[in-house]
This record gives sequence, C-alpha cells and structure tokens, in this order.
Amino acid sequence: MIEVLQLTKHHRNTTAVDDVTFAVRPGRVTGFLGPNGAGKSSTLRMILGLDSPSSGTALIDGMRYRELRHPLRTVGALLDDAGPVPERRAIDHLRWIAQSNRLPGRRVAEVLEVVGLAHATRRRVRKYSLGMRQRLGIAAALLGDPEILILDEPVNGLDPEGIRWIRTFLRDYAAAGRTVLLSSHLMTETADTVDDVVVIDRGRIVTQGPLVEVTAGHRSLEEAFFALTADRRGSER
Ligand SMILES: Nc1ncnc2c1ncn2[C@@H]1O[C@H](COP(=O)(O)OP(=O)(O)OP(=O)(O)O)[C@@H](O)[C@H]1O
Repeated sequence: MIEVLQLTKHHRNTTAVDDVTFAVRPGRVTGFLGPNGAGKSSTLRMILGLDSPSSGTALIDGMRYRELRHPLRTVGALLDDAGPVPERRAIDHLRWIAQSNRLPGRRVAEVLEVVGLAHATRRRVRKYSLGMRQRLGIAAALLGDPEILILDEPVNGLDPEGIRWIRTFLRDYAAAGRTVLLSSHLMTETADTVDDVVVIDRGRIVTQGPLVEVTAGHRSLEEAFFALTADRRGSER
C-alpha cells in the first residue's frame, strides 16, 4: 500500500506538486496520469525518497522509503532517467545491483527470464532496442521480488507489441495481489491497463477512483480529463 498525504513540492518559482493526496491499493493497477509537466515524476521521486517534500508525506506500507529495512525487497522502481551504463552487458548490470543490495545472485537469471531477455543477457546495453531497455529496467525493479512496483512512463516510445507485453505483465502482477503504480501522459494507451486512476494536472489532483467511475458519462478517459480540466484551462485564457 502506498499513501501520499498532502504532498507538496516547490522548485524555486514552480509548485510542481500541490497538496496531493491519494492511496494505491494492492491487487490493482493504478495509473498516475496527466500531461507533461503535471507533477508525476516529482511525486514518484518523493515516494521513492529521491527528493524531499516541501510538505506532506509519502508512505510505503506505513513507512517513509528511507525507513524501509529492505527497500528493494519492498518496492521496485523504474524511473525515466535512471539507465544502465551502455557499455555494460545486461547480465553484469543486474549482477551489480543484486550484489550491492545483497540480493541472491540466482534472481538475475530469474528476472531476465520473466521479462523475456534470457536470449540477450550477454549483449551490451547500447545494442538493446528501446523495448529491450524497458524490459531490462523492469528486470532490475523485480530483483528484490517486491510486493510493490512503481514505473515512471513505462510505455513511452514502445511499439504496440512492447505496450502489450507491459500491459499483460502488470495485470498479472496485480492479479497476484501485488501493488502496481505506473505513470503516463498517454491516457488512451494506459486506459486498458489500469483498474484505478489518479489524474494530475499542473500539480493538483483532478480526479481519482476506479477507471469505470472516472470515465462514466464520457467516451474515453482522455475526454473525461479534458472535461474535468476545462474550467481551469478556460479561466486562464
Ligand atoms: N528539479 C527541478 N527544478 C525545477 N523545476 C522542476 C524540477 N523538477 C521538476 N520541475 C518542474 O516541475 C513541474 C513538474 O515536473 P514533473 O517532471 O514532475 O512532471 P511530469 O508530470 O513527470 O512530466 P513529464 O512527463 O514531462 O516528466 C514542471 O513544471 C517541471 O518543469
């Protein structure tokens, strides 16, 4: 369970995240959705202890990330900007993470199998396609066999096959009773993957709840988003 409570983040003159509160429940895939610059990455970085909030808290199983006794066994993360060294072989990248976090070495082969990269473990990461890199990032997130997965824009730049693979993978992960939070600015591509949505725009939560409830009365999630933000956009013209 992830709980975000009145989280706010100021960067100099910008308020990236403004009094954001939501919960992410186990057994469901939750989409954290909003346009570019809405505040998604800033929120995820605070949940993962990479940035400090200006105010408010983010809790994972009731604790701040930095208080977790076994962080990688509790929560696995794929962030937009954290990539492996391109010259490194995929298997060495994962071995290094496993060793430095005292995770069993056998997990490396296991996660490479799970993400469908068992055939390319000795290839250098620079020779990987974007889809393969995303899979490798997910493999790294899975090393600690965590109950919670947090993925920042996992379908960005993927082809339909890659999007389909991630969709199936995340749905199965949640179906096993685990917690999945993924961010995306692609509402249409993400709508088929998620059970719950938290929609953010310019730092503030616009709506949240089960997808079926949020989209009720609208033709799509995207339409619901534009209808819900029309007032704010209109008042700024
Ligand atoms: N370190 C920083 N310093 C200054 N401003 C920042 C910083 N990080 C984020 N911002 C600003 O905060 C706002 C929210 O950015 P954030 O990256 O969280 O949005 P996002 O929803 O993840 O968007 P994207 O999908 O484009 O990454 C933006 O206006 C961004 O320019």
